[in-house]
Amino acid sequence: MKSYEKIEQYDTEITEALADNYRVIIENLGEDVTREGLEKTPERVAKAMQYLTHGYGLDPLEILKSAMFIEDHQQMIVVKDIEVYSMCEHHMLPFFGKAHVAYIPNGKIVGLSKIPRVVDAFARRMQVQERLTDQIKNCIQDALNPLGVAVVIEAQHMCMQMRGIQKQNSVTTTSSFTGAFEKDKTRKEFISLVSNKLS
Ligand SMILES: Nc1nc2c(ncn2[C@@H]2O[C@H](COP(=O)(O)OP(=O)(O)OP(=O)(O)O)[C@@H](O)[C@H]2O)c(=O)[nH]1
Ligand SMILES: [Zn+2]
Repeated sequence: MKSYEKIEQYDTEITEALADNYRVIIENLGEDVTREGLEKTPERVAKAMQYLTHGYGLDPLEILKSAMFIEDHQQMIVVKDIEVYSMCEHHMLPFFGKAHVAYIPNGKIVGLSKIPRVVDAFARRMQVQERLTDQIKNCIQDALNPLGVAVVIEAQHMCMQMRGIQKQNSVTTTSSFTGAFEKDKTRKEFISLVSNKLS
C-alpha cells in the first residue's frame, strides 16, 4: 500500500481510547450505552471519526510528487466536480460539496487522479472551507510551480442546516487563485469552464 492510500486498519490503542470517550459522551447525552443497539457504537464512531480525519496521516505534497511528468503543455487543465467531504472545525459537523481545480503547467504535469487525492488529503481533517481552498491551491503551486492555479469549492455546511441558523439551501463558494488566474481573461475562462456548476 502506498503511504498516501486510505486507511483500512485502525490503531487499536487509539480506537480504544476514542471509544472510551464516546461511551462517556453517549451517556452524557442521556442514552444507555449498554443497550443492544448502542453496545458497539463507541467503537464504530471511533473508527468513523478516524476515517473522517485520516487526512492528517497523508502528505499531499508527496502525493503530487509521486506522479509528476515532464511535458511541454501550456494550456489550462481543469478537474471539476470533485466530491468534497470535510468536517467543520467549529462544530465537528460535515460540510460537503464540489471542488473545481485548474492549473496551467510550466514544464511539468501531474497524474490526474492525484488532484482529487490532494483535495481528499486536506478535506479529511477538521477544516474551514477557506483554509481548505487555500491549502489545495498552495500545494499544487509548490509541487508543480505552474503558471497558475485556481481552486473553487462550493459546499453546504450541516452546522448551518441541521442546527443554528437552519438554512437548508445556502451554498458557500470559496475561491483561490495564483499567477495567470489573477488575470481577468484566464480567470473568466476557468469560471466559464466550470460555470454550469456555479450558480
Ligand atoms: N468562515 C467559516 N465559518 C464556518 C465554517 N464552518 C462553520 N463556520 C462558522 O463558524 C462559526 C462559529 O461561530 P460561533 O458563534 O462561535 O458558533 P455558534 O454559536 O455555534 O454559531 P451559529 O452557527 O451561528 O449558531 C459559525 O458562524 C459557523 O457558520 C467555514 O468553513 N468557514
Ligand atoms: Zn460548523
